[in-house]
Amino acid sequence: MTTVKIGIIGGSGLYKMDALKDTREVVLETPFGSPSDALIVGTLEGTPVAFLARHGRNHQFLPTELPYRANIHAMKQLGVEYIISASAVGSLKEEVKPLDLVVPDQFIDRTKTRPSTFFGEGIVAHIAFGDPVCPELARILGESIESLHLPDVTLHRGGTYICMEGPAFSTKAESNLYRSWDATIIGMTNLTEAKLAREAEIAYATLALVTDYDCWHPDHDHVTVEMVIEYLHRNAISAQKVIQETVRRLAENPPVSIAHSALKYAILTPLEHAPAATKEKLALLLKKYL
Ligand SMILES: CSC[C@H]1O[C@H](OP(=O)(O)O)[C@H](O)[C@@H]1O
Ligand SMILES: Nc1ncnc2[nH]cnc12
Repeated sequence: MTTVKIGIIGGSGLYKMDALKDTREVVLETPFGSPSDALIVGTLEGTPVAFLARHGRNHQFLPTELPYRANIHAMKQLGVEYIISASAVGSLKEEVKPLDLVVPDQFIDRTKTRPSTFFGEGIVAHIAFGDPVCPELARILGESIESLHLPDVTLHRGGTYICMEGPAFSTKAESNLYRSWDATIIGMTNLTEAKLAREAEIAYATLALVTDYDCWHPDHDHVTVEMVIEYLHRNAISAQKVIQETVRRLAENPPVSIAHSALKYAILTPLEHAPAATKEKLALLLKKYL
């Protein structure tokens, strides 16, 4: 199988990447089930990348139903070491406006009912997650955005992404609670992916595309799906340019990430005493440590 070091996960409204060349569909199975869709493997300015539509190309999966583990495992199978996630988010701050871009550096977990670890079944691991986003990848993403001088695009480097369960959007009381926590943006998917990517020793960073003011802003309509998709379409071209530039810089100078050795001090169970079936299930993640 071709080794691909850079993965791109496209969220709501970003179901394909037009700039990808020489594409082929790769259908993968994992010990955690099937990914959301086939991965599209191709090249961006000569660099091999894998693209996955997070919700499937026809947007069939709720945030709760997404096969997050299979998606990250499939990326790992291809050899991916860096994941750039492009996602729609609501803004929780006046100064973060629809069409702005945010590269968050923190998450708050408000999810309730989704598996968010590869471990268990006899193998216990606790990854460090104080810095949930790879600082190096986030830096490259931020520098790429700045270098493009995109007209009418304001970048916010850093900020906290609230990851809620959904699928219903927040109540005003919730939205105001998150504002009182000084959170910056809200979405339903990226924290779960970031945790699993860290367990899989893949660097992860988010390109958050602001589509709405959620429901707290007195002068703006409450978020709707129509609003999210309309705003995404309006900055889809910028998003693709940013991803392309980030891939170019990453390929030129791939950084060492804290994520790449995340399991070194995380596994508690002596692997020689671990159940053989679990070791087999986790072989791709554990092979460096067996
Ligand atoms: C279509 S509105 C809600 C939906 O949009 C965001 O998706 P993604 O993170 O995949 O871009 C949000 O997290 C919800 O899943
Ligand atoms: N306001 C919002 N809440 C949760 N997810 C979103 N995705 C885009 N806008 C959102």
